[in-house]
Amino acid sequence: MPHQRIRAAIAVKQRILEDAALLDRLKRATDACVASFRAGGKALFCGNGGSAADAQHLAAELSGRFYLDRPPLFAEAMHVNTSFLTAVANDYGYDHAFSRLTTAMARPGDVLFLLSTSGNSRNVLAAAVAGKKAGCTLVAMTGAGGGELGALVDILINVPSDDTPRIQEGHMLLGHILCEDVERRLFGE
Ligand SMILES: O=C(CO)[C@@H](O)[C@H](O)[C@H](O)[C@H](O)COP(=O)(O)O
Ligand SMILES: [Zn+2]
Repeated sequence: MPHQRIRAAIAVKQRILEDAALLDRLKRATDACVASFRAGGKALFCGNGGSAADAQHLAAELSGRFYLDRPPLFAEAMHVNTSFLTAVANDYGYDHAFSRLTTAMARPGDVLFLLSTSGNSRNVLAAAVAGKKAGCTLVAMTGAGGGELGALVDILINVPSDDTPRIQEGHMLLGHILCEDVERRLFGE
């Protein structure tokens, strides 16, 4: 059992390695972040469950630090204020949890990362619509198919798998690469 899962994880990483178009889209997402931070903008991240954890993990690499000792960048995950989340879910419904904060926070040129393995979570889709209205660059991190999100976004980072945990592991690999590249381009020698 563990061997089978580890082999499946390696196979997903191998497919990522060989997918030049996917890596090119990752580079475009990196470019959008660098441009946004250079212009005083920010990166926002949203997702549910394990993808919420991934969203806050990646936001913290940018706002805290990654490899380099350097100034902080403005990056945040949309679920971390539990008072906001519970109030909006209670008063308006959970589908509005990310879109309402997107409308409050997002400005033209910001980068909005939408993490959803299915690409079909309603609250993430609603955030995409709100982010588009606000003038953000939309980056979706999904599974192979991209779901409904795939058709809504500017840049689709679709990990070549249909298995939720393997997709999330791919998101973290690609997200870490993006954070490292953003940091190096903004603050590296
Ligand atoms: O971490 C996991 C599974 O690995 C779960 O918590 C998973 O994130 C949740 O079921 C999410 O609600 C799935 O949503 P999504 O990826 O389809 O948008
Ligand atoms: Zn999980």
